[in-house]
Amino acid sequence: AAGLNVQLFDKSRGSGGRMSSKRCDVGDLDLGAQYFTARDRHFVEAVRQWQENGWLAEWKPALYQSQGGQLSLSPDTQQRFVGVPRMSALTRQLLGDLPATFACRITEVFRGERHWHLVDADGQSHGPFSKVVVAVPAPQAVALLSAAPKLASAVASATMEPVWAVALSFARALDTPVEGCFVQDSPLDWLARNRSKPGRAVGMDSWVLHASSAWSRQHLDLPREAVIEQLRCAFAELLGCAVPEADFALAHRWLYARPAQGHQWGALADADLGLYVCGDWCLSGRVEGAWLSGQEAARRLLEHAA
Ligand SMILES: Cc1cc2nc3c(=O)[nH]c(=O)nc-3n(C[C@H](O)[C@H](O)[C@H](O)COP(=O)(O)OP(=O)(O)OC[C@H]3O[C@@H](n4cnc5c(N)ncnc54)[C@H](O)[C@@H]3O)c2cc1C
Ligand SMILES: NC(=O)C1=CN([C@@H]2O[C@H](COP(=O)(O)OP(=O)(O)OC[C@H]3O[C@@H](n4cnc5c(N)ncnc54)[C@H](OP(=O)(O)O)[C@@H]3O)[C@@H](O)[C@H]2O)CC=C1
Repeated sequence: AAGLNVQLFDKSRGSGGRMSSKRCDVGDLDLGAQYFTARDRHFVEAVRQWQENGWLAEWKPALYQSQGGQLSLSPDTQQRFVGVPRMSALTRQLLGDLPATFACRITEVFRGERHWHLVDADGQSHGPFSKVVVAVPAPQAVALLSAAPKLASAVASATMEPVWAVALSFARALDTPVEGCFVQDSPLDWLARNRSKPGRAVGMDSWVLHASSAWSRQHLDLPREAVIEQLRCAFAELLGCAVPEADFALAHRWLYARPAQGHQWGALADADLGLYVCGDWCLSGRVEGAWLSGQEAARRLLEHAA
């Protein structure tokens, strides 16, 4: 928006990061962020604009909670938004025609005499650049900050927790009114019914289950099949209805899903060097925090460029 030339690199095949959606035979599944809320007024305004553009819609699930094995309705007045027709649609729209190189893992960020250069996992270099913004989970950012040891050590203090996500699809819809559920006292901490989200295909009855970070940490190296089975059992116990073997199942391990602690950093920078670091872990560990942190990095970069 400020008119600078920007080049984006991402190790994934597409945009979205932890807001990405997996394209499967059973439809698109949001395996990471399930929905997002908007509380900061700047983000509220951005969300209003994106909604007007048709990039996202409000999700109003039949919301439940489960505590001590007791399932109960838990309606509230909180507005929750999802990208349509899949979560990552929002990032595709925001990216627009910005030059982006996907499937490109940056392994080194180094400063020459006047400019920055990047090296990717294939040994190819990219640049020169006048400034670099590192916008990845904190533990992955540290390796890219060797040019600024103080910055690297601040970032290293932000630790992140894993989350196992499992998707289960059933040809015959499960006999339950639940569409979203906050879970306590279980290996799970969240579950959502895909077809209840706006703009999703109504084919199979697909569910996304998230394990708690505590369970995920304890079962980090469990084989995928075992993760699916253990979380399917927890799901069946929670719903209290018959849950047959799924017709389709997958498990995805998010190693750096959520920050272990909240910070109020906004964004971090060595402005003299022209190196900026941002991400959800600088703020709230949510989509809103990621957006606000990116905005703050951009603000500081432009302030220094003026
Ligand atoms: C399971 C799960 C559930 C969640 N649920 C919610 C929710 O319901 N609501 C909510 O608000 N938030 C939720 N979140 C959090 C939300 O997804 C994140 O806060 C937000 O997406 C973070 O955005 P980000 O841009 O900071 O980082 P990321 O989305 O992690 O983006 C970082 C990007 O950097 C790329 N990358 C990393 N290293 C390199 C490298 N070396 N070279 C090139 N590219 C690299 C990655 O591929 C990725 O695309 C959830 C997260 C997870 C994992
Ligand atoms: N799994 C991850 O890696 C991960 C999950 N994250 C989850 O993202 C949502 C987003 O939080 P946000 O503040 O934007 O949403 P909510 O206001 O909907 O939820 C906040 C927490 O409050 C509890 N809650 C909210 N509404 C209800 C309700 N109607 N009934 C019961 N409980 C409710 C719930 O917390 P607890 O389960 O009580 O701990 C919500 O979690 C949020 O779900 C995060 O857990 C973010 C990042 C990574």
